[in-house]
Amino acid sequence: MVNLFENIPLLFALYIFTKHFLHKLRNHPPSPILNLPIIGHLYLLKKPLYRSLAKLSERYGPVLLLQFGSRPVLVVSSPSAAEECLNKNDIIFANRPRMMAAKHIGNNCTSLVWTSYGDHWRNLRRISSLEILSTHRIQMLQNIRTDEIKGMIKRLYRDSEEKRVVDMKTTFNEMTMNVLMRMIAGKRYFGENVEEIEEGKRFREILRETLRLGSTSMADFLPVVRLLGVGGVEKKLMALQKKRELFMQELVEQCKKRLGSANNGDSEMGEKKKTMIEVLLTLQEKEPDYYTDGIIRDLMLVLLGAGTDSSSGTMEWALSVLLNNPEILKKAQMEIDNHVGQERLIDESDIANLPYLRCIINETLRMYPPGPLVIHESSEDCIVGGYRVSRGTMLLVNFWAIHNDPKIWEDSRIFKPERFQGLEATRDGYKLIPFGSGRRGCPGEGLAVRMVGMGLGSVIQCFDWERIGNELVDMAEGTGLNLPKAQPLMAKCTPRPVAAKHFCFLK
Ligand code: HEM
Repeated sequence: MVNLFENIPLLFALYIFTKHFLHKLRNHPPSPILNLPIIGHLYLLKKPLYRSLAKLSERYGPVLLLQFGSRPVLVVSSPSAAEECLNKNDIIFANRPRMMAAKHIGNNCTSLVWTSYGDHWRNLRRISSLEILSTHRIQMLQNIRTDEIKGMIKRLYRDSEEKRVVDMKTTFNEMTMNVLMRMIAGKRYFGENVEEIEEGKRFREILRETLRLGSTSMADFLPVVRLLGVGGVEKKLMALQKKRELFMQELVEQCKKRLGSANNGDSEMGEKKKTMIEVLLTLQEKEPDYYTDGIIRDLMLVLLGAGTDSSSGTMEWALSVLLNNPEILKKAQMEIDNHVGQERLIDESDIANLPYLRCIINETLRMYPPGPLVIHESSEDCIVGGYRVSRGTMLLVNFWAIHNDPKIWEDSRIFKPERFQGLEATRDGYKLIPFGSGRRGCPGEGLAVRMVGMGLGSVIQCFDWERIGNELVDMAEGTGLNLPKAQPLMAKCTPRPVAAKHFCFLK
């Protein structure tokens, strides 16, 4: 009689080989042969995911098919394959997968970031691109950015006078949160003259939790983990969403009140001064069925989630790398001194005349993209890299791998802003795509470029910078959605003449 247990290894090998053979027969992209039942290729993954996937792509090629538990996942890590997905097959890959975070904090997959391609997404993109993130609207709110950056320089000036070590992670982060919050709801939570300190703490906590829980989890790939509620992620997401909605609804109500009294002539509120919520509330008056409080809440939460740490993290990485490369910092200071001088503070219109500063920002986004992996899903069968990809396949475009590939970039792990000098179209050929591309590309790019350019340009213009010891700044990456630094940047700064001229009255 055949002993089934004795034959288990043989049956298992047969299962694996048949699966692999069928895979090849169907012309699916290359895949590691050991695709285990239930977990698929999850056993191959380590943190951070973009590095782990880059290693697998080195071995199996830039178009790779993996199985994350129950989900097929296409991993793409070359400029040409990224172009095929985000340009040629842009519409096919414009969907997002239904993940647990998308269900709970993406309001049942209806928020701008998480909703799939279709009329609803198109409407949300139209509203964000035309009404709140258009060049015109961003320009109108320029004074907010100038004001908050001045506030940041003023605080740094005071710290430098008292020879304090400064925490630049928190400094950049609070400045960015103030900018976005003022643009969204007319509020600021950090720095001087802040009244609503408790509200600010609540807000910071909500953003922190959103970044912590807002990515994928094992329960997205292993239905059994979700069923058993292992880790309690789903419950945490539900609790977080309640807090997020309550917080944002309070802001919407406050804006309604302000708008109401402005309409009654109690205060002046020209079109110029309207916050993003107020713009949307004005549209609500005309089309209440579409511009519901829910839509306004979700849109604002998406902008805060997508816009804060990505922008402030870029400034923190850039300044960290400059502290480790003082000659590059000096060159950037000289450029600013030549074009702007030490009499007045830099402003947004100067950025266009500071090509070296822009090279530094591009090089930072190349080495440390705040969105190292972008996630989409296919809505139809299609061909990528000559291979067949089935409908419903999750797509991960590994921006980090493309940006750090030594075959594409000479000395890829060396910070060399000069590589972008004289290049007009740095995004050419999908070699550098920190903001994504195609329909789902970042709608906040214009705002981010202004905030990062001004934030970084101002600290370079106003201070000389030093590390806190002889050791280089630790450039290790932490874990998280936005490629954070493992250790916050701590530094010392000394005012340059322009800072002394504008802020010495503080003494
Ligand atoms: C340095 C700063 C930033 C970087 C590098 C960045 C990068 C990205 C990337 C890579 C994506 C995903 C693209 C894709 O899925 O293919 C994205 C999406 C998005 N970003 Fe940004 N972003 C930044 C700042 C901002 C800002 C300031 C805002 C708005 C305040 C913003 C709003 C969004 C939104 C709403 C989406 C989702 C778009 C959609 O799904 O249709 N981002 N961003």
